[in-house]
Amino acid sequence: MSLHAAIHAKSFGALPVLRDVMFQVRRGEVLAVLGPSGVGKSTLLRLLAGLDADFTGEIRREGRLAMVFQEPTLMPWRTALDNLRLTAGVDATQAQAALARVGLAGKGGMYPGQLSLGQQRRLSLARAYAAKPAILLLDEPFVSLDTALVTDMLALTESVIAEQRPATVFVTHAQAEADRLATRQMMLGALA
Ligand SMILES: Nc1ncnc2c1ncn2[C@@H]1O[C@H](COP(=O)(O)OP(=O)(O)OP(=O)(O)O)[C@@H](O)[C@H]1O
Repeated sequence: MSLHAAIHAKSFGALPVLRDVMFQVRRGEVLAVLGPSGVGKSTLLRLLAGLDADFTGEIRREGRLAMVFQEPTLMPWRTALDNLRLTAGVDATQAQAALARVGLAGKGGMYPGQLSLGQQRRLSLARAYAAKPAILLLDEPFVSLDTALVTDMLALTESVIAEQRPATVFVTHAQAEADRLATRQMMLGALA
């Protein structure tokens, strides 16, 4: 078992966001989380990642965790290569290979501010995949990529999951992406 969540309640002040959300994700499984905007999908991922401990319930994680946020969270003062090397714990050769895999060969010396948003997103994906996590959390990682790139990044994600077999939780608005990647799907609904 890599990820076990039993969230009884999560609120922001008077606003209840999550209630009785329970699941387990084993290595090699992909749980897609769908639901309308504002329903609590990103909040759920932040709880799973341990970034927010203010809830009732229990989350158990086993092994190294990597998360790809909706907005790329890169170190702006470090090159693309260093962003990869430092956070994924890989050497320069492995970092170059990881960049090439997301179509960023030759961009290793550039700073995040010199990359397009789509390139920053691909760098974030490369960083998570190079870390070979036991738990992979993806928060709408393909938003704002063009259709051809979404197809490429979905294929890459599929092969990374097949190779590394992380326990994956994948938040998306796109049913087609969920159908392609997920072994199970969960729809979050608004609380009454
Ligand atoms: N730090 C915060 N403080 C107060 N309220 C918050 C905070 N973070 C999120 N919320 C509220 O919690 C609810 C769920 O937000 P969340 O970002 O998890 O939704 P989401 O399902 O990921 O939405 P989207 O699909 O648009 O990204 C929203 O009503 C949001 O306003």
